[in-house]
Amino acid sequence: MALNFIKKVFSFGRNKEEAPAPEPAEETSAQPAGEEPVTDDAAATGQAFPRDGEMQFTPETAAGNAGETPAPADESHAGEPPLPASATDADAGTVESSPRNDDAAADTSKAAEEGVAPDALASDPSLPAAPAPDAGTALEARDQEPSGTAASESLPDDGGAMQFTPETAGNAAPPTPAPADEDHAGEPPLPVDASSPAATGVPEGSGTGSTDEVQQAPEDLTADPAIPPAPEPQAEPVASSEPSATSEPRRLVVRDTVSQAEPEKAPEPVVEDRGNWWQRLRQGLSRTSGQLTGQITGIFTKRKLDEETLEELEDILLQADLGVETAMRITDALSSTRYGKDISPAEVQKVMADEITRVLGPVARPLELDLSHKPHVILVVGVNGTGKTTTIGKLAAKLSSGGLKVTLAAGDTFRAAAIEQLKIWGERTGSKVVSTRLGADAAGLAYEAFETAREDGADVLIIDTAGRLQNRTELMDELAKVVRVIGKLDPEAPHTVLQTLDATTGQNALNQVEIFKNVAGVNGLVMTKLDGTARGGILVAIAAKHRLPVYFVGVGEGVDDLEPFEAADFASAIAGEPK
Ligand SMILES: Nc1nc2c(ncn2[C@@H]2O[C@H](COP(=O)(O)OP(=O)(O)OP(=O)(O)O)[C@@H](O)[C@H]2O)c(=O)[nH]1
Repeated sequence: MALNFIKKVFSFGRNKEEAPAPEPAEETSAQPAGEEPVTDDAAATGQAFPRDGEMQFTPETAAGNAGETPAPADESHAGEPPLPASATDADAGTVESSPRNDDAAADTSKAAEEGVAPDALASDPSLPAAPAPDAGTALEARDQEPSGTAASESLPDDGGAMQFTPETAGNAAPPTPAPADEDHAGEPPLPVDASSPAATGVPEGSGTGSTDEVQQAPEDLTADPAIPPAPEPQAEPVASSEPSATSEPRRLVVRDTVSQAEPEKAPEPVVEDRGNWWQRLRQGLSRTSGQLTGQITGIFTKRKLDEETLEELEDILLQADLGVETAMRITDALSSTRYGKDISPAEVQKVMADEITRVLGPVARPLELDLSHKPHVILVVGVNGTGKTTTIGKLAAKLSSGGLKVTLAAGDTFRAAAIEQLKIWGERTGSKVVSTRLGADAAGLAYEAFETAREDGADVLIIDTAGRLQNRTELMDELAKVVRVIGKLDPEAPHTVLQTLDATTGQNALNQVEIFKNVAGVNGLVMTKLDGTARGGILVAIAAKHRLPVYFVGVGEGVDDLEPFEAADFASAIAGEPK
């Protein structure tokens, strides 16, 4: 307080707005080249993170730090772990030059998330000849579909730098129809929906009733004597060929030529199809909850609550990784009120959810950043493939969209792909990325990144680290060194040490937390991959044993798939309770 202590509490809501993204950087740059401080845009969302100054994502290279060079494997990306959302594809080609496992390499299915912008279209020679109207008064067919939605989530197929900002997306995407109010003189034939008159072989000038705009067209036509009379069959197909108008705003203007049909519409972004975060959490935990529910039903159907049923229940709770302490809490709670009585499976589930909520409630806390430290340093640690880099990207998006200036440190110097992955996240979130060459000392990189972040006036520095098994002593020693070295610049740093836990892991996660906590001073957890075939119960055991705050859960690979941890939601999902 006396030291003008400013403490910001980040209680991230479920803001599903896409994080802003800068122009893609040149691959040769060690840091994102986005010169546009996209976070400015994001800051306009009103997030309450006042900053000392407007965030400027300068193109100044992180290589200002001695020794920084682009990772050797810049050019190739094979084996790169899939990046969240559209980032996946941009990175899909990264070569894994490290001997370390790259667990997730293959998920290229996220191509479905790519926006597909219409290709440049040429005239379709198969279409009927145009009736040669007066060119100056010709009707114009123009797709009014705003490119923002699809394009902003698009990535180039060529694996180049990602393009996320609306403006960038607009540039990067294949030609997108121009706004209707532009001057169309000399404009190439415009795309027409596959179901449009052109596609159905309807002669031009028949654009009656396609859309609001199209509906205006006939008036113009009739008013213009230069337009030849439309052939009779025109109107009918046009009206019937406009299903797309119901799904998206579209302005059709028919010109003197008819362009060929528009390519197939872009698939819905995958994120839309996966349901909201709660549905994904439930789905992810369905294996655990399904097993529990089935077994509880088996035990308690037509049976009283007695010693035998309690023991059976305790067993299945342990099998679900909930831990001895929580299992006993649940059985105690049941026996104290219902012993000797009939009890329904639903009642058991309710008690179970309540008790799990009691265990998790105290650890479900928002991440707090102490901005009296500039930067507040977040070190992210964990076993290989638990989602460190992805979580960093998601977190950076949250912070930068809240108006904070974020610097990322590519401290996983073992994997070229990890460095590239972080750079992409940096580009995407408008965060400077400090990196070094492959195989360089991670502690040195962390130190340099700290200095750079300080010089830049960054609010938050997030340091990625290489994944390591907790039983690899030499690797854990290296991590301890990273912590020590950071502490030389600020004895209180790292201020937050986040450990990522893969929700598909069982009992081993308990040991992971134990060791990482001892070695690196973990003081907060993020459980990732709760959207997959998660187990999840182990988090309850970890909460009961370690009582470390759980800040977020990862429910997907996308930038928005990091949700504040909610004890009751999680407990309900595990217990299989309806929400
Ligand atoms: N489904 C799902 N996948 C996730 C989630 N978080 C991360 N992943 C994926 O898990 C894989 C590994 O993620 P990374 O972020 O590379 O993990 P890491 O801990 O940095 O990996 P190492 O550097 O090898 O230790 C990638 O394919 C991610 O896309 C999540 O919440 N849900």
